[in-house]
Amino acid sequence: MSAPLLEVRDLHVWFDLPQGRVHALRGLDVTVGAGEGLGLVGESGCGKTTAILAMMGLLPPSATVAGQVLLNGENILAKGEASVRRHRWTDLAMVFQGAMNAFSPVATVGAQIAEPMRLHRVAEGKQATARVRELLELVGIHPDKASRYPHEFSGGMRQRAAIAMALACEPKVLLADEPTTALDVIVQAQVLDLLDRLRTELGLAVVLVTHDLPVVGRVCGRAAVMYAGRVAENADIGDLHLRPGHPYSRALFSGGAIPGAPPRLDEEWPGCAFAPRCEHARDRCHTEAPRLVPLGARQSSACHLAASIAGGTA
Ligand SMILES: Nc1ncnc2c1ncn2[C@@H]1O[C@H](COP(=O)(O)OP(=O)(O)OP(=O)(O)O)[C@@H](O)[C@H]1O
Repeated sequence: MSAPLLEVRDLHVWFDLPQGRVHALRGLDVTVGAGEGLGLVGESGCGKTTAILAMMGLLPPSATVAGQVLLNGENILAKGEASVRRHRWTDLAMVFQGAMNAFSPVATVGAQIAEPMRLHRVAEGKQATARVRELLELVGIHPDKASRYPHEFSGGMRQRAAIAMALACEPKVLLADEPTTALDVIVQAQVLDLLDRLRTELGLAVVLVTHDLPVVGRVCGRAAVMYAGRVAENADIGDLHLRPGHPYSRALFSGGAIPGAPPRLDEEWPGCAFAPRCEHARDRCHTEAPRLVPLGARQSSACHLAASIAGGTA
């Protein structure tokens, strides 16, 4: 397995709202190597978007962040969110939810892709123009289209252009938040194939946020299954299907409906966040929070009963 390019350790995020404090991320641990794809999956509200916005240092001022985001071993959160700025777009880049609608209608696509290069002093003038052409080609758009305006592009092309823009400053890590929702199935597959190709060709570490499980497998070898602001299980996609080590992943990957709802994140609880919805829960599960522990070389689970769940005896 490649060395972890990006390692997130015990990441917490709180949002302070007039009605109280929401503890949205509660000790997130994930690792991604160069050329690897990691899916962040889980039900709506489990903290997927919050996690990648925290890694980018793009959370609103109402957020408080604690924990470590290590890039090649350096904690880019060491001096708070502001210290992430130096790495944003140049080392870590992001494709936002609905990125294809984020282009300004009044500037050409090429000019907009060149903008981050100018801002980060990566390239300007002729060099930037040449780089824009390269980037468009990389994402499967004819380079002459650089002089076109966003409305002249289809949704799929705009999404490719948004990916090109994220890659403008040659980041090592690409964080993509639901990059294919709102696209039709065929275009969706093309965009996922593009991400997969970029991961291998450029050796990019790709973190893909989605609630759509088939989407994950097209780009990612592994997934972190999130529940209530933490990782419930971290494993290869194949294992999540065949021998999941957490009852929540088992339910999610078997496609069945999960009765009940996730806990409110403005409350704290002593035990496992999933226990109230878990058919296997014992007394201990309601009183003692399980830690994420290895279940095998490439699998870890935060469940007191992980071994018997994975072994199919629970
Ligand atoms: N800016 C914010 N202010 C207050 N609370 C927030 C903010 N952003 C997120 N939250 C809360 O943090 C929790 C996690 O939200 P987040 O959007 O990260 O989840 P998600 O897993 O990405 O969900 P979805 O799939 O719906 O995007 C939710 O309870 C949400 O209400």
